Amino acid sequence: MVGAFSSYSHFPLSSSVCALSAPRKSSSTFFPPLASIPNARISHRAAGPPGSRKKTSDNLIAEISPHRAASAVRLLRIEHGGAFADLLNEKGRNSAENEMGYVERTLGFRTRDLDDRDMRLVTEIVGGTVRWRRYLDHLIMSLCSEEKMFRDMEPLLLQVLRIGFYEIIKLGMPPYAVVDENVKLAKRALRPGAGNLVNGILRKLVSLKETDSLPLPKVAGDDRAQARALAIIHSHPVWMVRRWMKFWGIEESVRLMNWNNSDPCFGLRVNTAKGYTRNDLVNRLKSLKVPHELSTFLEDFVRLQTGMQTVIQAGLLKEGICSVQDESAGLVVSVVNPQPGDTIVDCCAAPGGKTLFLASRLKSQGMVLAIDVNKGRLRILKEASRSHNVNDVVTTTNADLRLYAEKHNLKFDKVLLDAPCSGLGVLSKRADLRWNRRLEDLEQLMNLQDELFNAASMLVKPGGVLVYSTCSIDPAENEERVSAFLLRHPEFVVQPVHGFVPPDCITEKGYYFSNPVKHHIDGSFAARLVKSSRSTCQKPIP
Ligand SMILES: C[S@@+](CC[C@H](N)C(=O)[O-])C[C@H]1O[C@@H](n2cnc3c(N)ncnc32)[C@H](O)[C@@H]1O
Repeated sequence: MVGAFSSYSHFPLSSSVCALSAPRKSSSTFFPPLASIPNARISHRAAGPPGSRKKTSDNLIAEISPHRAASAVRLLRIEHGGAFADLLNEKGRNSAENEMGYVERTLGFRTRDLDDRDMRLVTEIVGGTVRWRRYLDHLIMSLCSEEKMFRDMEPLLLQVLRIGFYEIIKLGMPPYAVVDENVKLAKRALRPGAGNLVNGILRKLVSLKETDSLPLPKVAGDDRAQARALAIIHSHPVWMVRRWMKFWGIEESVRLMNWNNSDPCFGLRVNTAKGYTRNDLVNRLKSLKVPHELSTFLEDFVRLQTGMQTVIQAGLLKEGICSVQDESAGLVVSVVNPQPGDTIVDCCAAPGGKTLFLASRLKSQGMVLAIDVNKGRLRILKEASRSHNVNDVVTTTNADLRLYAEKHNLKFDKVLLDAPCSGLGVLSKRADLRWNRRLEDLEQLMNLQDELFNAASMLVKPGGVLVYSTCSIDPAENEERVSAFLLRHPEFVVQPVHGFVPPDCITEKGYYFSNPVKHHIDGSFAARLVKSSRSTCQKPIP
């Protein structure tokens, strides 16, 4: 079945996407230089930005399946250009033309135009192939005559094989049609010999699948060997699997990986600041025949398993009726518990999912200062606060929080630090993220989190509240950061979050934690700390 693969990043103002470094350029404006793709063996004939060339019949190859050509090109862009896996629909009605522009520019020919079904297939195949990359590559490598052949494979050829493997194994498409179509693509986009190779390897795969004898590793041996096998079977980096096995054991880790590999659920938050109610949203969803459930955690939210594209195409986001926001992010706002009249600073605010929700709760009384170091993302936040009718209470400041807190002697009732993090709680929505994170990143992030935590604490008034949150499930970014902070800042104590979030999401230490496996929402964490009312301490104890 064609599922709803996507990720946060293509929906406006979705909940936290955590960034370690500067955000990557969007693929609408960015294409990796062809020369930067090693041995890509792709044509340089069709230069110019996508869509800039006129359609011509002389470069139209109608017999190549358009969704496979578009998927192969997009996969190349993701792997070699860092483009997100999910930008297909960002240009709305023009996106099919946009995709074909990339195909033409990369492969030197067009195929017939992509229709809606093709576009859904591209989304499914690209998302699935990225997610299952490690598993697919293991199978492809096992079916190559030698490992070197796999290691030296041209990037485009590898993508064509991955697509074929994914279609046969995970989508259960008719195998011989898949073989024929991918052979045609490899022949035309590369050369006849590449088509023969695709033919040979895919046919081997089909016969192994038919006899139920895919060459997959057994989960056996010591922890390291078991982690390696699980990492292939469930397609995750080994370091993540080892870490999760250490924290939660094998069974829970497997459940988590299954969640990460499943089609993501999406949350929609109704925009009460524009006067809409959840009933209004539900009625619109009913009229669009989009299946939905009411959130059991938050009264402004509904949950969708499918139908997100329909919601976008019907203009519900553009009209400002609702925003895409996961309930896990909404629950962080519940931990802050904004009240009319509060002064709040949202320290790492962009693109603003939480700022907007915080602001809507103020009911035009009080203020939210939204700080972020990223100017572009902050601009999005500013525009959204206007379109969401909360600009009367939202002010934005482009600054590094650490410098801002040193320089300004401002104090707020409530301070939210939604810290940059690994994003390990949102892997079901961000298919590519697992491959972009390294264990070393955690170390770097932890240092940044500590520095930002210190800075945020300086903005809390005596007796005020500091909420530290992440969209990570890793204890090193969550509980451990809070414990380290409390050692440096004895003027803060933990206020358990009872009464702010459902009891089911409260840890023994009184923190909020959503577990994707248990709560079926993204993983996230928040600690609510209160500053002593007699506190004058500004600087952390070294
Ligand atoms: C997890 S995201 C925030 C998501 C946001 N709270 C939301 O709900 O949409 C982390 C943000 O921290 C920002 N950031 C990273 N380092 C920063 C710094 N030193 N000062 C201020 N913001 C920073 C990043 O630009 C990024 O937008």
